[in-house]
Amino acid sequence: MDMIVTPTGRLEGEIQALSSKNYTTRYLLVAALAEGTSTILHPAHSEDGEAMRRCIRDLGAIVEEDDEKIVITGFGRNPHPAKELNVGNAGAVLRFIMSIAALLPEVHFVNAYPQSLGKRPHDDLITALESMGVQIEHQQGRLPMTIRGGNPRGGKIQVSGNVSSQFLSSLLFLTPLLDEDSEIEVLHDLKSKVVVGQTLEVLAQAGIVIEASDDLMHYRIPGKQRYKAQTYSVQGDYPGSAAILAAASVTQSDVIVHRLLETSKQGERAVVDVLKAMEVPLTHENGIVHVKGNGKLVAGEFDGDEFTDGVLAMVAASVFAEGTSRFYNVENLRYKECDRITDYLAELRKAGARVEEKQDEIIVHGRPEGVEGGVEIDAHFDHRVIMALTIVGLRSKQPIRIKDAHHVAKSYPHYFDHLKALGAQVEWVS
Ligand SMILES: O=C(O)C1=C[C@@H](OP(=O)(O)O)[C@@H](O)[C@H](O)C1
Ligand SMILES: C=C(OP(=O)(O)O)C(=O)O
Repeated sequence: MDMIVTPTGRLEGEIQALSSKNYTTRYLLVAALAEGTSTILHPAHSEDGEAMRRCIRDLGAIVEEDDEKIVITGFGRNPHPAKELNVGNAGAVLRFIMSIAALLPEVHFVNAYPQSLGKRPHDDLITALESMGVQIEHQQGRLPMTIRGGNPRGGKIQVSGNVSSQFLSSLLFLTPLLDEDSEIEVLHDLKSKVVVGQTLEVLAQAGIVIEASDDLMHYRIPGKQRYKAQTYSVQGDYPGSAAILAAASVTQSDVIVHRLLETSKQGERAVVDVLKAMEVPLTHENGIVHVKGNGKLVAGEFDGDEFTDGVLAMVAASVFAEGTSRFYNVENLRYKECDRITDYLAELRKAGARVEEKQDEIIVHGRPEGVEGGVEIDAHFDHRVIMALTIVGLRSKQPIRIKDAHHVAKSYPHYFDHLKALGAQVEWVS
């Protein structure tokens, strides 16, 4: 399905933020790793959430759900010997479940999205798991993959944090279950460091004890721990909401988004400060972000690693800013659903934006007068590219057509419904 985005001058109304993708995947996993029955309130309903549900079910968790909650009876340290798992296009789900698969004699991961997840590298996690005695058959660090484990060793483990924080998070979920105590040392830099804070928060909620250094580069994890069954409540999602807030910022608007906690550990909470720095009129109080956009933005310079899944939306907003914006420290955007620097900028350019790239940087020469539009966009299987190009389309001179925009459902199936409710002219066509 394609989406036609027609320029829209004004957005107005209130929406409830979608539920957090990253908390949903984590709560589902820790609930599965507990032996009792856990409840997750307000889980995210998206393809990635569904991928994690499918995997934990295949691994033996009992999953029951209604509109508001999921009730999960976990398998603890003893996953059912699933032969084959399908993680869809979900990087976090694949990486987290790779470590759990290491508890089993043989699990095969299929390559369901060769053009997207199938291109992403997992070498750093593969190396770490191999050092723990796990055998992995893979295609140059990529899917499809077969993991042969059983009883992984703890002890001293090293993992690189250069490409993705998900490798470290994955090991943090596994190591408490091992017989031995473990020590994890993160090599090189740790990208998307803030997301690891969410992992530690969820592990603590599940009753797991981990000692982490202040810089999040060293961990001591006692072995033989057991995950506790709990009730969890999923907070609103900043990365998805970042796109709504950016849309409200580039138009004349009066838009309210509920369920965005000021105290959230989601790094993408920073998008509120980014938009403020761009002089977008907004307030953030009591979990409510209120944007009264006047369409005027001022360029800025930002460390994008602090809000990794919000960068594309902020770049889209900066396309209409006065001056030149710079998003630095973003190299690992190249290893996501597509190359979110080269592929994304190619689509922005098609729409008329003036953008440049460096290996780890996106530079945007703003065009407050608007861009031409009138083009067809290749979404590269990337939900965040779809959301970001929609923002651009709202302020283009001519409509844009986003090919295969249904991939937005990876994280935010109701994105276009929400925009429509706010008055955006968006229309599905096949
Ligand atoms: O741990 C997680 O749930 C995630 C970590 C981030 O990935 P990287 O660590 O690869 O940057 C983020 O982009 C992704 O959407 C979810
Ligand atoms: C990169 C993302 O997800 P994942 O790595 O879990 O596929 C994302 O949601 O933008």
